[in-house]
Amino acid sequence: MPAGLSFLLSNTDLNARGFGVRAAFGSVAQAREALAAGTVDFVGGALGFDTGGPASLIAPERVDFSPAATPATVDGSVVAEVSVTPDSVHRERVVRALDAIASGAAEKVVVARSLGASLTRAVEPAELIGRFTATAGGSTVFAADLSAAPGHDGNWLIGASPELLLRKRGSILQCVPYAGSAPKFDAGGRPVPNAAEELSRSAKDLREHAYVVDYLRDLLQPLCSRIAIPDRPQTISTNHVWHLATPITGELADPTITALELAALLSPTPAVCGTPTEAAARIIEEVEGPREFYAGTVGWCDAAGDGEWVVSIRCLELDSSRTRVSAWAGGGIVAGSDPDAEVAETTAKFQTVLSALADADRPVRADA
Ligand SMILES: C=C(O[C@@H]1C=C(C(=O)O)C=C[C@H]1O)C(=O)O
Repeated sequence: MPAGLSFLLSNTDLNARGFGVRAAFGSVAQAREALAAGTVDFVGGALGFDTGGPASLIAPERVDFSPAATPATVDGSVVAEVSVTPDSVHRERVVRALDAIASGAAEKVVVARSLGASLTRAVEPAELIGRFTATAGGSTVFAADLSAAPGHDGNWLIGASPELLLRKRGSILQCVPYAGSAPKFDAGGRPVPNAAEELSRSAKDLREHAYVVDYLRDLLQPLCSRIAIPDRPQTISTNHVWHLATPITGELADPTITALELAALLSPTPAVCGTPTEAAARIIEEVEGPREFYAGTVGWCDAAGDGEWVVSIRCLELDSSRTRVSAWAGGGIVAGSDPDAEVAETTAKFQTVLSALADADRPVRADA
C-alpha cells in the first residue's frame, strides 16, 4: 500500500485516493458540519446500512485523483477456512420474508447471508485492493478504514461494487440502481444458457427492479429541474452475475446539496433494503440480525459538494488482525421469489469476494 493510504474509490472514470488522516468523523452530521465550516475540503469513507447510525468518514492529509489503480498479481489463495450461513438457513430467511410480504407488512425485502473466512496469513488492505482490482474488472474498487466507528477499530471495508449509488458533478447527478439478478454459471461452473434474455423478460425481476427506480424517482424528482429515467432497465453483467440496471440522470435545481447529503438521503435504496424502507429494515433486523457496514455506501465528497458513492456490496470487512474477513450477499425478495433461486443467487454474488481471495486457477466455492 502506498504509505498511509486511508481511503480509495477507483474505477475507469476516476481514482480517488486519500493518504493519512487529518480528521475522523463517526457520523454523517459531523462530517457535513466540517465540510460546511470549511475546516476540511474532502471526506471519504463508509456509511452503515442505517445511515443515521455510526459512520466512518475521514478527511485525509492528502488527496490524489490520479488515473487507474494497479491490479496486483493474485499470488495464490489466502483462504484457510470458509464458513457460510447454510443454504437451509438462507432458504428459511427467504420464506420468512415471503411470509411478511404475504401478510402485507412489506412489498420487497432484501435478505442476506454471511460468510466468514480465516486467512492463511496476515493480508494487508493494499493486497486486497490489488486482488479486487485484478479480479473484478468493470466494478468500482473501494476501501474504507472503519476505525472511526465504534467496534470497528483497525478494520477495513474493501470490495468491488458494480452499483453506483450516485455521482455528482456540479448540478449533474447520476444514479445507476441495480435490482433483479441471475447467476451467469450453474453450480457446476457451466454457463447458464439464455440467462440474460430470461432476466430481461422476467416479470418478477422487472417488478423487483421497479421498486428501486420508483423510490429514486420519488426522492429525486422534487430535487431536480430535469430528470431522465429510461422506461426499461438494461441487462448488465459482472464476472459472476447478470443484473437489471437503470441509468438515471438529473439536473439538480439547487446544486448546493452535497454528494454526502445525497448519499445519506438515498441510502439504503430498495436494491439492498426493500419497500417500504422502514418496514423492510425491521424485517431484515428480525431475520438476519443487525447489519453494520454491508449494504451501506462508500464514497467521497469534496468542498464543492461533488463526489461519488457506490453501494457497499460484493465486499468484505477485514479485521484488525488482518487474518479474518466477513462478507455478505443478499437478494431482493418479492411475492413469487423462489427460495432455491435465492440461494443460488447469493452463492454467485459471493464469488466476487471469493475470487479476490482465491488462487486464480483454483476458485474457492462458497459451500467449500
Ligand atoms: C444485496 C446485494 O445486491 C443487490 C441486490 C440485487 C438483487 O436483488 O437482484 C442486485 C444488485 C444489488 O443491488 C448483494 O450483492 O449483496
